[in-house]
Amino acid sequence: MVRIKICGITNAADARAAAVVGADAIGLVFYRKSPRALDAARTQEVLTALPPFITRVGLFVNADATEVAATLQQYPLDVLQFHGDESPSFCRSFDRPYIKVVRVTAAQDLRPAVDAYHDAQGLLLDCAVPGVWGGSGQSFDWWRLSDLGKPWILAGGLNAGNVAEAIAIARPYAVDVSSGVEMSPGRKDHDKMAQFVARVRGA
Ligand SMILES: O=C(O)c1ccccc1NCC(=O)[C@H](O)[C@H](O)COP(=O)(O)O
Repeated sequence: MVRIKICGITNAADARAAAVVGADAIGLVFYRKSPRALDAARTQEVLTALPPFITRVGLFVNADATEVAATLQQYPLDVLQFHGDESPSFCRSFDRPYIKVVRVTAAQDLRPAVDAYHDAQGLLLDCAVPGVWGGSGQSFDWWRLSDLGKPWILAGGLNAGNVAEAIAIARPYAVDVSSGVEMSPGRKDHDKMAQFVARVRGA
């Protein structure tokens, strides 16, 4: 079964809806320049709205260590997701499962990233868009990539219309979606989320 993460959840209604439609994980963006960035009140709102057994993933882009540590002290995050130029030693320094994002455009050798981030819980492949760290809504050219020796997550420009094809081609462990299930940046469309999950489950 392909797991599903819905990223960029910013409010209680969207958090509840993500759980109802069957998301396995949600992403909380702690990157201040994002339109999906959370302040303390919103973070609390989202976390409080979630039922048990939904993985809570915190996203960072080149944050400093004190900021990541302070966020971890404040909120019960299950997994960290690093979207920037964070080194392996930085990623592993928080003693928390982490996912490292690798930005790609087309088929490339991912072995160096797998080796460097060998203790990552997984790698997330997202589309490399100049000047954008994530949530771009852009896809890369998928290729067959089932065996990386560790779980990997397909992201970038996915939506209900293309996710089944993406899974058939790339064979990921999980898929990650944000803008493809939104009505506007930071506001999820609950019907689009339900359609997305249905297409993944049917793939
Ligand atoms: O959502 C953002 O604005 C964002 C900003 C900076 C780093 C990451 C960000 N989001 C990450 C994601 O939403 C997903 O992990 C991934 O990039 C897929 O996004 P999309 O192409 O919109 O489905």
